Amino acid sequence: MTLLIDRKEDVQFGVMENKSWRKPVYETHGLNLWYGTTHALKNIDLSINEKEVTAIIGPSGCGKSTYLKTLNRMVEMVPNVHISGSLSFKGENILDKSMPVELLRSKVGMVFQKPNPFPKSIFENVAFGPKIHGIRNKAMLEKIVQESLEKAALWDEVKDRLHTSAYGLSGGQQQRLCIARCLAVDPEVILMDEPTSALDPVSTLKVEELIDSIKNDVTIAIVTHNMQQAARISDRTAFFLNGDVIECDATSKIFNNPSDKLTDDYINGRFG
Ligand SMILES: Nc1ncnc2c1ncn2[C@@H]1O[C@H](COP(=O)(O)OP(=O)(O)OP(=O)(O)O)[C@@H](O)[C@H]1O
Repeated sequence: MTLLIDRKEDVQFGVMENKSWRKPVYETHGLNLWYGTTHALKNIDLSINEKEVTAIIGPSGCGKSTYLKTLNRMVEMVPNVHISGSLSFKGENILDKSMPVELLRSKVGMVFQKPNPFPKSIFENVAFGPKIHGIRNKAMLEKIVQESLEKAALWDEVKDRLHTSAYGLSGGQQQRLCIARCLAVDPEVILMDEPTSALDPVSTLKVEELIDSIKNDVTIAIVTHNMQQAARISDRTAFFLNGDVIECDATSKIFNNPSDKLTDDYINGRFG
């Protein structure tokens, strides 16, 4: 953990591998989380930087999803969760219960492993968030829906069936619809929890291309079990093990020359 803190200072102040890091959107210091007596996150220090893709990797049960769900406070929905430490979003401590969780979630979208469109039409899925935010003008909603579907590279496939059920789409199309639904409310961050693990290789590629096309506009944190995916799409990678962050660095460094032997062993398939 000392190693991480030392290197984290490098991240905040300087340049690694000739790349200047962007400013942190999330800053996590000494974050601990327990589910009852299970200590799932152990003294985590980690930043998620603006308009970068941060991949979170590690073996099953190491706390990846828990960390992601802490970033939008979804983890609080689990009974008997206890959290300590600090976690700030754009400088504000989001663990402070006086911070309205709805405000946070309006800025932070989430995409899950299994696509979860609403039982509504394609159009209504994407228009749902903007309507909640008070947009009622039909032309405005149509514009937002089209732009969001275009950004999600789905428009051409669905423009002639916008008012049919989202359940009629393939799994890969449903996942891109869920990303379009996030984009429709202009989020600052999208959290993705293994978004392609239920998809075939072609759909996976489309979602990866989509991530690449939006990453200049939105900060992305993505949990993935797929090492190649992390290497392909992320700027930085954090390696979690047993609730701890072993190492977080430029993705090229993590995959070519990691500082910690545990990282090396994991990415080379020697455990996990
Ligand atoms: N709702 C819960 N109640 C109790 N314990 C939980 C709960 N969710 C997760 N845990 C425990 O917390 C630890 C971290 O789980 P988490 O789901 O964050 O790991 P993960 O790295 O995302 O795993 P996977 O890759 O298998 O999804 C595990 O020991 C898990 O059993």
